[in-house]
This record gives sequence, C-alpha cells and structure tokens, in this order.
Amino acid sequence: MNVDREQISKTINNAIENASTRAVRGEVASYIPELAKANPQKAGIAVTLSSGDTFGAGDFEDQSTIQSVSKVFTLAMALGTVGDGLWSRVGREPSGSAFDSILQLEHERGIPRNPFVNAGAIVVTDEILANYQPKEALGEIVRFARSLAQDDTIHIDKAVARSETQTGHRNRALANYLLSFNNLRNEPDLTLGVYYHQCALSMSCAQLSRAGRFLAFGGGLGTGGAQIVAKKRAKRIAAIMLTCGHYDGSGDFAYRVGVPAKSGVSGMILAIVPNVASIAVWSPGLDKQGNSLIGTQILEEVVEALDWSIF
Ligand SMILES: NC(=O)CC[C@H](N)C(=O)O
Repeated sequence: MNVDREQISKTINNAIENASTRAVRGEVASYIPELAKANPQKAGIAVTLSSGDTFGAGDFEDQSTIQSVSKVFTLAMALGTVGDGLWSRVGREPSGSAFDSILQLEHERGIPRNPFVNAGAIVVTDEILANYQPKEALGEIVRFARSLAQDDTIHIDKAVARSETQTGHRNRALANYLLSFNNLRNEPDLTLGVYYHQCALSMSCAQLSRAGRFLAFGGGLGTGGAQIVAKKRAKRIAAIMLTCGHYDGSGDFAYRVGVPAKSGVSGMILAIVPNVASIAVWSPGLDKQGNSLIGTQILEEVVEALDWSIF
C-alpha cells in the first residue's frame, strides 16, 4: 500500500483539478432548504494517515454538515452502550432501497434493514437516548466527534438542524411507523430532534478524515493514540459501511471505488482504507441515490492511483 506523502499530495491535487473541469456535477439536496444553498462547484478532499498527518486539496477546509456520515459515529456510540443487543432492533443487511424509504418497514415488522438507512439511524439515536436526556445525548455526540478529531471547534449548524426540523416529513413518518411496531422508545419528535442535530454536525474534510481515523486503524487513533472501540467492532462498522454506506448505490460504489465508505446528502463521504488512511471528500452535487457525484469520482481516481482498494 502506497503511503508516499509526496505521491498522496500529488494525487489528491490532480483529482481536485480534474474534478474542477467536469460540467456534470449532480443536484444539491433541496428537501432540506438550507442545503439547497450549497455551491456544486465546491470540491475538497482530506487524507489522514496513522500518524495523524493530514493532507488536503481543494475546499478541504470549508465547513459542511456531515448529514448521514454522522450515523457512523452514533452507531459506534450505541454499540458501545448496548453492544450486540442493538441488533434486535435493527438489521445489518443492505436495503437496495433509498435512504428515506419506508417500504421494507411494513414487511419487516418495523425492524429497519441496517443502521445507515434513515429508519435504522433513527433507532440507533433512540437507543442512545436510553442513557441520556436529549440535550445530554447531543452533547455526548458532539463530544465524541471532537475527541475523535481532536478538535474542540466542531459544532452543530443550528440553521441546518432547524431547516430539517421544518421539512422532515418523511423522517417523521418513519419515526411514527417505528413507534407503531414498538421499535421507538421515545416520542418521535424527541428522537428526531437529536437525529436532526447529529446530522447537522458541521465539519471540514480535514476534521472528518481525522474523526474517521479510528475506523481505519483497528479502532484506535493511529500511532500512539487511544483505543476508541475494540478492533473487532471497528472491522464490523467498516463492513456495514461497505455493504450499506451508500444505500441503493452501495454495490456500485464498492465496484467503482472498492473501500468501505459512508455518504451524506450534503455531499460528504467518509472512506476508510484499512491500516492505511482515512479519507473525507466533499462536493455538494448528488447522484440519483443521493451520494456525492463528484466526490465519488474523486475517490475513484485517488483510490485507483494509490492502489488503495481493499480488493
Ligand atoms: N442521506 C442523508 O444524508 C440523509 C440525512 C438527512 N438528515 C435525512 O434524514 O434526510
């Protein structure tokens, strides 16, 4: 595996340069009005190695909400408190359907397919609320993200959280449906309030790639760093990222890029190259499955050039 610093820098700069010439950039998410303001011309990438050294190119220091990438962090937190008991409330199979789909919930008696579709992530957040009041739960989520990235400036973008609270009709439907199957313990609005705020965690690619490092390095913060989750747990979270991280685009992403990754509707993607690097990319234009169009192309190019695919 290639960890030549000069080559990493050259590769990510080339990929950003190539991305800047592309005319087709996807559509920014508009169902959350605040996200519709994003500029699809933006594109950034950051790569963090085991040492913590981070290389960036393009708009890698711009802040964006991380949206569904936050589901990786809440999954790690919930597994930390309830352990494998979580799997009685949520599955771990790819859904083959859109991130906000309700269809499978009816046939599968309120057990969401996996923790990365919205219904599954709402259950995970509901599980975190077993141990905390909503404000405390949010505080814990922010604290976790800050400690992973070793950056105390990470915060929640309240305008985005508010915007989603106003237009999150589908998520409200999902939460109520879960409740009807006794798979939600808290009031739907209460769990959703925490969920919207976790999705509105605001980070740059540099911060996100640092925060994802524990998943790339056996659950620990790289060379000399603290152990965050057990090695086995990190492996399992990465496995679910590979199979479910891009919803009904997960197969195509694995085929094209070939590393575990989690996307968010803001155009953020966190990708894991086991024992090599953690990568965050951002470009707000999305493909039909709601995954970053340019971000995926950048990752495809970088992973190929550095021979970083797990396959
Ligand atoms: N795919 C996503 O990033 C979805 C997250 C978004 N907050 C939602 O619930 O709709």
